Amino acid sequence: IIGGTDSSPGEWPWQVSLHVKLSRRRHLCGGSIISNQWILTAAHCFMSVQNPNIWRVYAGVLKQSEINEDTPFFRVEEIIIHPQYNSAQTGYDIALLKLDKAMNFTDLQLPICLPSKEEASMLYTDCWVIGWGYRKERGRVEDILQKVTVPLMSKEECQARYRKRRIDDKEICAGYDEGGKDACKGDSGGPLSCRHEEVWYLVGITSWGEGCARPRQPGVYTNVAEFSDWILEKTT
Ligand SMILES: COC(=O)Nc1ccc(-c2nc(CNC(=O)CCc3cc(Cl)ccc3N3C=NNN3)[nH]c2Cl)cc1
Repeated sequence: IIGGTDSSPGEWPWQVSLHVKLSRRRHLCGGSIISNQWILTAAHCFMSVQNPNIWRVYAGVLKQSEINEDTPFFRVEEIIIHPQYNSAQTGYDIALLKLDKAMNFTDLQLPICLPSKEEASMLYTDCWVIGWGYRKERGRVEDILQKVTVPLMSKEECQARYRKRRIDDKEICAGYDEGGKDACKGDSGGPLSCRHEEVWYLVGITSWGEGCARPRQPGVYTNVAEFSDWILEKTT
């Protein structure tokens, strides 16, 4: 996260850290709790590692330094990648992780609401992107979960910023024309969370951008409302 600040304990209880355990263990992507057995994240997180057995889901953590070999984690029983995904820049960057056992909800680990299809076009005014990603383009994964507020952008404005790409309704853009605040490497898969009438909704999944927080290069997020049918089909 570029231009953000430290989060507080329990501020974003739906945020999880997805780790891969090979010879060593490391944070690879963010994710969001959407029920006691399902995590929503980005498909591109699994392009190099699709074996469910090496993934670990850490919930209820604020700092990466809280994670060690004694920290409890959930194993992944199943990884469901959207069938039309082939690269982040061409959309459908969405995946579901089924946990090996149901999670107990606590003040530190709770689900976020999914927006309904009808709410796809709704204009949210209080949106935040969070993660343990880099604070600058050539950085490193951060210890304390960072948060930054970003305004949603119309599809037309976003398409004008990315002329070489096709931005469709299944993506949503957020950021500042002057740059300075954005997601960055290590934040992908995490939530773009928007509050509406005291309720938080998972509006986007952090997907891609041209560099981090560059002027007129907004962040591009998977538009979760456009996938509500797919999510319900796969999780019920
Ligand atoms: C010790 O453990 C570690 O070091 N772990 C670790 C884990 C993951 C990664 C890593 N993850 C990615 C996937 N992309 C993203 O996360 C954000 C993409 C993105 C989205 C938006 Cl909305 C806006 C901008 C950008 N954007 C463009 N350019 N850069 N960012 N790339 C790399 Cl590298 C690196 C190190």
